[in-house]
Amino acid sequence: MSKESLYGIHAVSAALDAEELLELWVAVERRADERIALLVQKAAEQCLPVQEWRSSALGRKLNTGRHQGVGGLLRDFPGQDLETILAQLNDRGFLLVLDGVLDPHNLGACLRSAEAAGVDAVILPGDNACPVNATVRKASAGSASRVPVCTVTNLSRTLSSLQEAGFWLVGMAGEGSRSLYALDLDMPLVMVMGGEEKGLRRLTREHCDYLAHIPMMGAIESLNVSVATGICLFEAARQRRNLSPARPAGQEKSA
Ligand SMILES: C[S@@+](CC[C@H](N)C(=O)[O-])C[C@H]1O[C@@H](n2cnc3c(N)ncnc32)[C@H](O)[C@@H]1O
Repeated sequence: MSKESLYGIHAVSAALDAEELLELWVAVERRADERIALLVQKAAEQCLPVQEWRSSALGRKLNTGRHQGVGGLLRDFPGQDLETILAQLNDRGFLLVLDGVLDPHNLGACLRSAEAAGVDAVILPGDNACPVNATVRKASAGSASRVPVCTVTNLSRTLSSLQEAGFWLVGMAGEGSRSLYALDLDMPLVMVMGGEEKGLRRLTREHCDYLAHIPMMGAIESLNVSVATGICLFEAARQRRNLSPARPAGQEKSA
């Protein structure tokens, strides 16, 4: 398997922090940029080779002009193992399943929201889904290196094991019978989102304990998956008090 590259200041910085890099690549024109100098310093601390390229050559190497003057070569990973992830969770685990998200920008945005909402791990199916590639890493602003991501070969079997392990599965679909806001999400939770085109696949949907919708106005049938994921994860985070529930002084409601 050929090694993968990544690019973008946040993505490279997060990969360095996670010790995921083998080499750092820098555009000479951007060498004086303080943020890039910091990445070079971090690479030196890890004794990584630092290669300098002209910005245009770096663009050709990375196949994108959106590299922000920095890129790198990733180590090969065995991938995160679900058993290991589950063994590290407390009794209120919070997982996100993305059932067939195809667009790398959507996947990156979902990972970014997952980190910010305190999700313990994200589970992706190995087939019919975008892998965590360089575009995803850039779009996730580094979250792809901080949130455990586990790719499974048989999502249906994984969902069964999660149910056996005590998780409740909440599948999100526009036609779900319950409102997201009427569900108790303060429990061992797997939030299950569908892909852009097909939504939740039949077997995935059948595994869910609840099917819920985000109430919407207007004539739109569905939200973009990354927007829907953000709404669902932050409603769960609010109920689970992952986020401070305190109201700023002066905003208390009178009875
Ligand atoms: C773009 S939508 C998929 C639309 C797809 N054509 C379908 O038939 O479901 C992507 C995913 O975002 C979530 N989603 C979007 N809008 C939603 C809503 N109003 N309520 C619940 N989930 C929603 C669902 O998980 C959905 O599968």
